[in-house]
Amino acid sequence: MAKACAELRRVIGERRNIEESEIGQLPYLQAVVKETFRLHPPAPLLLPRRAEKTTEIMGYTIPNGSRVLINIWAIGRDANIWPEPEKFTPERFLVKAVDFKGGDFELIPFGAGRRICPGMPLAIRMVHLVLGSLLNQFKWSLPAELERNGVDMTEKFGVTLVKAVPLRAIPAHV
Ligand code: HEM
Repeated sequence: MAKACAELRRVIGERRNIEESEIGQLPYLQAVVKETFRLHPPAPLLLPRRAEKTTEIMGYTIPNGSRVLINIWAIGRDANIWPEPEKFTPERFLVKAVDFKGGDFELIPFGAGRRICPGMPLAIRMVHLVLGSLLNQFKWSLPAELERNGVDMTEKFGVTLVKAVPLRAIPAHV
């Protein structure tokens, strides 16, 4: 968080919301968003598909008519693709040209192909604007017990993925 805040202060200046046109100047913030989508995709199994014909994929037979779920939560934690997958390391995206717009199948939080999320252009802008503005407007800290014990990152699985224990964080004006 310190690195993202430092980038915001340097590029945007203190105490103001960021503008859409400024997102492109914030590569570290963009990397934080990608890393968050990799580890905590909001729709961990995308939307169900149905096989139109019997298909062979990597030695597995997918029978005609079967329901297919794509586990992007597992893809995001696959050690064959991501070194030290359990670690939150935004820096990996500063050296790896992977985007989440449907062209790189190792990172598809919005899905891919004809049924890709139609809200993606809006969602991408909103996530960067809200996160960047909240970080730039406030100094964030944790309640004392979370500072001592760490934040519980357990997830609750469902159609969407949420934190099992909601985050508590304290804003103070910078
Ligand atoms: C961070 C925010 C969002 C994420 C991660 C997300 C993710 C997804 C995913 C994974 C799918 C399924 C794609 C697939 O199975 O290939 C989907 C579908 C969809 N999303 Fe989003 N979405 C987000 C925001 C939005 C917003 C803001 C809207 C509308 C304004 C929206 C509208 C839709 C609709 C209508 C579908 C169904 C498309 C179809 O089945 O053809 N989403 N989204």
